Order: sequence, then C-alpha cells, then structure tokens
Amino acid sequence: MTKCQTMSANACGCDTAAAPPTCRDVSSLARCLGDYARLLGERTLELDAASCPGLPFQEQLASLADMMSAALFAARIGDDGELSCVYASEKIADAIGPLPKDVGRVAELLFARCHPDDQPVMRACLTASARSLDPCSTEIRILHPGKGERQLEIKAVPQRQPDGTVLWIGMMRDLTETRKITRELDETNARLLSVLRTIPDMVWLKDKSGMYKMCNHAFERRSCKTEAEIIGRSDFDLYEPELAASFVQKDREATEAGKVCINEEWVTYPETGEERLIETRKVPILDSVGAAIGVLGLARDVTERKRIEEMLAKREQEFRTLVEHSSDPILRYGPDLRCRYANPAAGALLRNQADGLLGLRPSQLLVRENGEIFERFLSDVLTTGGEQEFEAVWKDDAGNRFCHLVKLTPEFNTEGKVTSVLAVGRDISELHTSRQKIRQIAYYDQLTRLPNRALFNERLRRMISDAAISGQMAGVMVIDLDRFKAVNDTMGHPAGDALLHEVAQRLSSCVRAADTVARLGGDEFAILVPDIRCRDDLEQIAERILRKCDKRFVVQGKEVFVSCSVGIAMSPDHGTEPDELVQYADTALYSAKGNGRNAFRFYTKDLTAHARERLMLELDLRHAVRRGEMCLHYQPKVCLKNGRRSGAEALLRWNHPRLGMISPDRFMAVAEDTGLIVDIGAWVLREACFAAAEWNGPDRPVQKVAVNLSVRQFQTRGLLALAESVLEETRCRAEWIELEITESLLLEEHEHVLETLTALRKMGFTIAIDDFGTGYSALSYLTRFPIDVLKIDRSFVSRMTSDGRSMNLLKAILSLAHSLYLEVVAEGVETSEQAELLRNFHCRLAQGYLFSRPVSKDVFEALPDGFPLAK
Ligand SMILES: Nc1nc2c(ncn2[C@@H]2O[C@@H]3COP(=O)(O)O[C@H]4[C@@H](O)[C@H](n5cnc6c(=O)[nH]c(N)nc65)O[C@@H]4COP(=O)(O)O[C@H]3[C@H]2O)c(=O)[nH]1
Repeated sequence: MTKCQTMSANACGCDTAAAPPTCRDVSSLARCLGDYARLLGERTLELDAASCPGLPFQEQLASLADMMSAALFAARIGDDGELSCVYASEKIADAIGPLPKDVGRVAELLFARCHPDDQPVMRACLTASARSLDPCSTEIRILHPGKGERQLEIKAVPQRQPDGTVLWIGMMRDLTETRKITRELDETNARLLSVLRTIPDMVWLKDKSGMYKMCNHAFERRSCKTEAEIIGRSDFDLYEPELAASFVQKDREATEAGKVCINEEWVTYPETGEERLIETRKVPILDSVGAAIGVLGLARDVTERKRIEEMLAKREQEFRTLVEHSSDPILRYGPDLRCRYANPAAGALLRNQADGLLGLRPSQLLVRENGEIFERFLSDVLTTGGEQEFEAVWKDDAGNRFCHLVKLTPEFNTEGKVTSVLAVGRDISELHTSRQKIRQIAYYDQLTRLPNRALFNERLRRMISDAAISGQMAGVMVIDLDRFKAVNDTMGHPAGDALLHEVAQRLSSCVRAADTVARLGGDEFAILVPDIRCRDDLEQIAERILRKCDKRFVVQGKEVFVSCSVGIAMSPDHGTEPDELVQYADTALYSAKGNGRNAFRFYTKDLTAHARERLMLELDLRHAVRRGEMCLHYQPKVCLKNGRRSGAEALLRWNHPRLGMISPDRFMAVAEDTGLIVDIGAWVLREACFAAAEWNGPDRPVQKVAVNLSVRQFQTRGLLALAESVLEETRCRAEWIELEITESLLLEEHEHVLETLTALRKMGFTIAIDDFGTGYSALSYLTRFPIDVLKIDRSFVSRMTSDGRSMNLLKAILSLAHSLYLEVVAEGVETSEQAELLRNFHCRLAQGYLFSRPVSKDVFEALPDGFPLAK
C-alpha cells in the first residue's frame, strides 16, 4: 500500500460536501489553472475569482472543467505523505473508469488501476514535484474497466498550502488514440520513406533556394555521395557548374510552369564519366497559398530502355521489310474477322493491291468453301488461342489449280487475350500436285483408273459404318472374268490390258455415280453399292454386268468373248465386318464359277463350308509338289489283238498328309482355277519322261507314256521350252511320250494352240485327244490340228453293250478315225465282252480296269507284259 493511496479526502480539509473552499482557495486554483493552461498551450484561462464572487467553488470548477477537453483534478499530499483527491471533474471517469462516490478515494483508485510497472513512475514524479514544487508530468498506463488498457498523460502544478501541505491542480488526458494515430503516422512515414529510399529511381527534394532537403539511395549512388554530403547543399556544390546550371534551370521551368515537367537528357556523371540518358520529372511543391516552396525531383535512367526501344524499332523495321517483300501472302485479322493488314504479296494474289483487302472478311475474298473454312479456323484461333493450319485449293481465272497452306497464328495482348490472328499462306501447289499423283498411285489402279484395293477397303469400311448409322443395306460384289487368262496368255499383255480397260468401263456404266467400282488385281473387280433398298437392286446390277460383259469385246481389232462371274454379299444381312463381307462375296463368286460361270450368286451360309474346304485344299496344293506329296500312277494300255502292253497313261495322285491318296477329280479344278496346274503339269511331264526313259531303249518295244496336258499349260507361253528342257534333262525321246489334250483346247481355235501343237508334233510327240466324243464334236478340227490318237471316252465304252446308240456312235468314231488314219484307244474297258466287241470293231488299243487299275510305278513295272483278253 503506498502512502498516496492511504491519504484520505478529509485530511485535506476541503471536503466538497461539508466545507466548500474559501474564496482564497478558488483564486489560487484559478491561478494555478491559468498557469497550467499556459503550460499546456491549450488556451489561456483568466479566471478572476472576483468576477464571480457569488459562484460556489464546485460550480466554478465544474464550468471551468467543461471548457477543457482534459479531465481536471485537485489532489493534496499531507505531511504524513498521504495523497487524497479534493476534486475530480466528470471527465476523470472517462479517463480511468467509474469513480467512487467519495472523491477523496479517486487518487487511490488511480493507483489501483495503474499498470504495476507505471506505479513507481507516478509515485516518483509526485514525490519529486512535492519536494521541488515544480510541475509534474508523466504518462502512465491505466487498465480502464470498460476500455481496457489506456495511455494517460497527467500533468499537475504543485502549490504549497499555508498549512504546509502541497496541493496539485492538474489535468489528465487520454492519449491512447492520439498515440495510436501518431504511431501509425510514424509507421506510414517510415514505410514511405523506406520506399522512397529504396526505389531504383532517383528521388530528391530541394527547397526554394535550391538546397537539397532529402534524397534517396539511388540518388546517393548515382551522384557517388552520401546523404550527409548532399543535404543542405545545392547543385553547384555537387556538380560541374554547367550541369548544375542546367538542373537549376529545369527546376525553375517546373516552378514557373506550376506543373510536372518531364525532360529527357544525356547526362555525363563527373564521378564516373558515364554518359546516361536520364528522364527527369520535376514537380513544384506549393504551400497552402500556392506559392512554390521547393521542387520534388524524380529521375530515371532510361538508357537501357531507349536502347531496347531503338533495337525494337530497328527490328520492327527489318521485319516490316521482310513481310513487305515476302513472296508469301501475309495478313492480319482482327476479332471481327476483318483484315487489318495485308502485305503486297497478299494484295497481288487476291486483289492486286494490299490496301484493297483491308476491312474485308475471308468470305468476301475467297471462293465459298475456302472462305467458310478460313473463317471457321479464324474464329477457332480467336477463341482457343491455339494455332491452326489448313489447305485452300482454288483455281485462277485461267483454270490453273493452286493450293496454299494457310497457317493461322494468334497474337496476344499483355493479358494473354487474343487480339488478332496472323495468316501466312504458302504456295504448295507443286506439293499438292505431287501428293495428288502419289494418292493417285497409292489409291488408284494405273491401268483402269479405278480405285484399287486400298481405296476399296477404305470405302468399304466407310460404307459399312454409314449403313450402320443410316440403317440402310449395302452390297459388295466381287467380279471375276471367266476367260481373261486365255486372252492375256495367247494375245499378250497389251491385249489383256486393253480388255481390262474396256471391262472397267462397262462395269462403271452398270452402276450409279455413288457406287465404287474397283480393280482388286488381275482380272478381279469389285463393286460397292451403298444405300440399297433390297436384294433385287443388287440382282439387277449383277444381271446388267453379266449382259454387258457377255457382249463381244474388240481387242486389237479382234473379237474376244469373255464372260464374268459375280459373287454378292450384303450388309448387314451377311455380316458387318469388311473382311468378312469380301470373303463372303468371294465365296459366292467361287460358287458362281463352279456353277458354270457367266452367272451371279448371292452368299449363303452353306457356301462357306464348301469354300473353306476348297480354300484349305488350295493352300495345301500350293506346297504339295515342293513337299513331295505328288506322285504318278500308271495304267497300262493294252493291244486288243494280242493282249500285250503297249504303253501307259500317267495319272496324277496327291498323297495328302491328312486326307490320304486323293484323285485328280478332287483337286484338279482348284489346280486349274488357281493356275497351279502349270507347275504341277511341268512336274508330271518330267516324272513321266523319267519313267519313259527308263522303260524305253534300243532293241526294246516302244512303251509310250501318255501325259495329260491342261488347257492352262497351253495358255501360258513356255510349254515348248519346258518340253525341250525336260526331254534334255530326262534323256527321254519325244517319240516315247503321248500328249493328251482335251477337245476344249481345240475349240479355243487360237493360232497359238495350233502352232504349239504343230511344234510339239514336230519335236516327235504324239498328240492324243482325250475323252473324245464328250465335247463339242466340231469334227473339223480333226483335220486342221496335228492329231494322232483319239481316246474314246469311257462313257461310250461302258454303255456300248446296253445302249445301241452308244454302240453306233462308237463304231462311227472308229470308222472316222480309221479313215483319218488315227490311232484309237478305248478307255474304261472293264469287261472282256467290251474288249471283245472293241476288237471286233477294229479298235486296236484299250485301257481299263479289265487289265489293271492305275498303279504306282513299282507295281506297274511288276505287271506282266501280256494280259489275258478274256476273264
Ligand atoms: N470307272 C473307270 N475308270 C477308269 C477305268 N480305267 C481308267 N479309269 C480312270 O479314268 C481316268 C482316265 O484319265 P483321263 O480320262 O485322262 O482323266 C483324267 C485326267 O483328265 C485328269 N488327270 C489325271 N492326271 C492328270 C495329270 O497329270 N494332268 C492333267 N492335266 N490331268 C490329269 O484327271 C482325270 C481323272 O483321272 P483319274 O481319276 O486318275 O481317272 C482316270 C482313271 O483312273 C475303268 O475301267 N473304269
């Protein structure tokens, strides 16, 4: 407990309630307040106690206190050292919080609410003042019950009282807000100052007389002086007179202008000798009546900026020259899709002058589709900010085709927004033409100009997916020419090409423009027919195709007849996979061919199994010769006069690894259709010649070996060369070989066949006609072609005993043969009765199961030389 706190109000002897102070007391208070007011500098209070003689002390004080913004108090310290309050104005409560009723205890309350650290300060201040009677002044922190911690300023003037006590008349002020504002102001100032000091631009302030009042670090650095060396000095103290004079002149101009003056000047700094371009802003500082009291300066070193600006300007000029002289058209478009700039090349290309393009949209300059594409891409670049590229193809007035690759590049503002689009065109007409050519080569058949397999496949896929979307049906037709190979082989490739060309045209004339006629290779064509209503649509097209292809073709001035076969598959009925559909159409095609050609056939499920088997057979057959699966069986030819063996017919067998021994009936059609018979036939001829060479020789009766030749072997050139090389290789003589051909070969009536047969005959081969009587029996060929032997088909032999007609026919054939001096061999002799009859009809030779089935070479060699004619 401090002494001050223990002072009581009564002890001072002026209890406000019981004993009002004397007039003398009021006068002294007024004096004290007057002094204090002067001390504070607030206002001069001259209270003349005599001027208000009747006014009680309390009221006088209260009205005085009302006039003051601070709270007033009067406190006394007695001899015992106790402090007691004798008066407290109402504003004391604002300063320290609610007051007790007993005013004497206000001093005690003040100490109680005072921050503990500040209590000793306050006490020391009072003690010193009481001793010296000097005014006391202190600042303390108070814990205000309602406002929290507050900063109070207390000032009081002491007076020694007649009774020896010391009375303070004082005031108390809440400085919390003022201090806060001052602090904030100080902080703001400090911040501003530090910003000013640290900004890279030079900042300074000069007074009216040109003396520096302030400068920042940049200024110090640039002038190579410290702040202390600058402040209070003029430009003439710091710089060369000439430079200083120019600075002062600029200050004056700013002051006279009364506004910001901006200058740019090259300054050589004496300290460094450096020459820099400085941009200076000078602002006159005015007082409250508008008179200039100084100049604020701000200077920026713009040497680098200037250098960059000049460099940019130079570069801009260079680019402009480039753009203006570029042979590529260059245009700039705004967000409204209108042209803002066009270089001369663009002007020349589009309008003959660049200015004429300004303000126009692409759609106003280019043909419709190019204009639309251009504007679409422009809009896209403007909204997405991405680059775009497209090709514009167009024709000039003379009909020349051009192609420009147009590249669109966005141009952004500083906020990253696209403000314009640069369009640069490059003439790629040559590239376009070459690409067209490459495409033509890659996607079109060079002979017929029809789409090739690659394009066909592409369109097929598109057709199927379009059909799936539209729900329409679509058809795939595969077309194969029936006798193309013959034309190609016998008349030569140019003739084949001409035929294919004509076929392509006929096929194209059978379909709509939207359909695709393609050449898949060789004589294989295909047609895609999208959007069909029903199967009949395809049927009609197929019939039209058959009709057109069945008509004569004129190739190299000669008439040629080739029919065609058509296989058809439909989507979605038969399938929706491209490969599947083509495969099904192929299957149908095989079936159409198998059914006698010149026909069309729709795919059905049961065709597949057959086709698969055939396909597998074909695959196996391709490797059969190489894998040694082929062998020859031999069937003896027997002389009907004496039963002696006079030769043999070589008959092909395929020892299939899975299916066992297969007779030609099962695979010969495949071998013929695929052309494999040519290689197989060559192998057969070689094998048979080896056997004949083995079985024949000097002093031995001739054993001719008959070899079957396919029509296709005649169609491919090289048969003569093959025969020659085989004879040489096998050391076989042509006289030991009989070549069996069919009547159909002779019906081809080609010079080439006649020439080949004649040549073979000349070489020494015997020529036999196989299956005689079953063909077209245009007997005239017997005289025109070099024929030695007729082999009577076994169907006549087998029916001769039961069917009188067959018997008569057989007799007729025999007599015809005799009259033409042709040898006759009767095939399929199974009974001795048949043998007997044939012998009676002067048929010299026969072969058939009666004597032996076709057997392997080993078995054949073990057969007896003679056969009994009767069983
Ligand atoms: N029912 C019956 N049949 C008999 C009798 N005697 C012989 N045969 C059969 O009649 C066919 C005679 O041959 P092809 O008329 O030249 O008819 C041959 C020939 O056109 C062809 N062929 C066979 N081998 C070759 C060959 O190496 N090259 C060519 N291009 N065709 C061949 O295949 C056809 C059938 O040959 P294969 O099945 O061997 O059938 C043979 C033979 O086995 C008989 O008494 N009764």
